[in-house]
Amino acid sequence: MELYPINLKLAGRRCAVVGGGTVAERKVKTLLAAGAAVSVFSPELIPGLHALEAAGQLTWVPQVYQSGDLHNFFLVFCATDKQDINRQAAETARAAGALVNIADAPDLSDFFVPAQVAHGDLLLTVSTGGGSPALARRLREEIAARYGPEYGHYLALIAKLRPEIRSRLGTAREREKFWRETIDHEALDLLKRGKFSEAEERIRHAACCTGP
Ligand SMILES: C[C@@]1(CC(=O)O)c2cc3[nH]c(cc4nc(cc5[nH]c(cc(n2)[C@H]1CCC(=O)O)[C@@](C)(CC(=O)O)[C@@H]5CCC(=O)O)C(CC(=O)O)=C4CCC(=O)O)c(CCC(=O)O)c3CC(=O)O
Ligand SMILES: NC(=O)C1=CN([C@@H]2O[C@H](COP(=O)(O)OP(=O)(O)OC[C@H]3O[C@@H](n4cnc5c(N)ncnc54)[C@H](O)[C@@H]3O)[C@@H](O)[C@H]2O)C=CC1
Repeated sequence: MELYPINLKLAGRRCAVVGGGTVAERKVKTLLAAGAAVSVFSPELIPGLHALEAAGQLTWVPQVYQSGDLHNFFLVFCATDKQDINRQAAETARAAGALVNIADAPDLSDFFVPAQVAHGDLLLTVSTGGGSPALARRLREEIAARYGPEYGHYLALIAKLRPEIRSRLGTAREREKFWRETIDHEALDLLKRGKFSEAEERIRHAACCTGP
């Protein structure tokens, strides 16, 4: 299946999840992590979702989904255990302009949620195009074991130093060469051992040696 990968900015955007079970909870958690304003339509919530509601992190509409409910949402996830309800909710939401994800109908969905490993702004995702979520999960576990939190720290450090390097090295070609040579394992090893300032120093040092 051909898919176009994008990373959406969801901060403050209204997103809805229909259903309050295990699948709904997984979707809600990644939506909240992205800062979305989440509404959950379901007569019942599993304990994890109840806890989020009690903490004021989501809006719960405690009733079975009704066709008028799904206006003004950017993304809508149809995740009840009832095939016909999921389809009906998806139709209503799409007619109102939302992109829809239907938990039990990949063919009818506008998008899929990938498996993900996030460390700060570093986001590594896996898609199997709906072919095998279990494989996506397995690969996510392997990626998480290979790329630990030190990569998130490394990214934060590089992003912080980038404007400085940009002003120090005059041309795009010099900067490209610099970053290709500088992104190596020594700074990462330092970060893995918690030596943040040494890692930063290493990158700064590389910059003064390369400069014109
Ligand atoms: C199409 C898609 C739509 C969507 O939900 O966006 C979809 C659909 C379906 N999933 C099903 C089952 C399972 N889903 C998982 C897990 C995840 N599913 C996720 C995404 C997606 N699932 C989208 C495609 C993504 C892609 O392929 O790239 C992940 C990656 C992200 C997330 O949900 O947050 C998350 C991994 C999180 C992680 O651990 O990293 C597990 C594994 C487990 O739970 O251990 C199982 C059981 C094992 C198995 O079946 O493989 C079923 C059958 C239900 C049935 O049999 O009745 C359907 C419907 C169908 O296939 O028809
Ligand atoms: N896309 C994915 O990642 C996966 C999808 N699935 C599919 O997702 C579906 C849901 O799975 P689970 O969350 O495990 O089920 P679940 O049984 O834990 O949750 C179903 C939820 O839907 C709610 N619900 C039922 N009728 C409703 C209505 N008319 N309006 C609003 N809410 C209603 C129930 O109260 C319950 O909270 C299943 O049909 C399964 O085939 C299953 C595993 C993974």
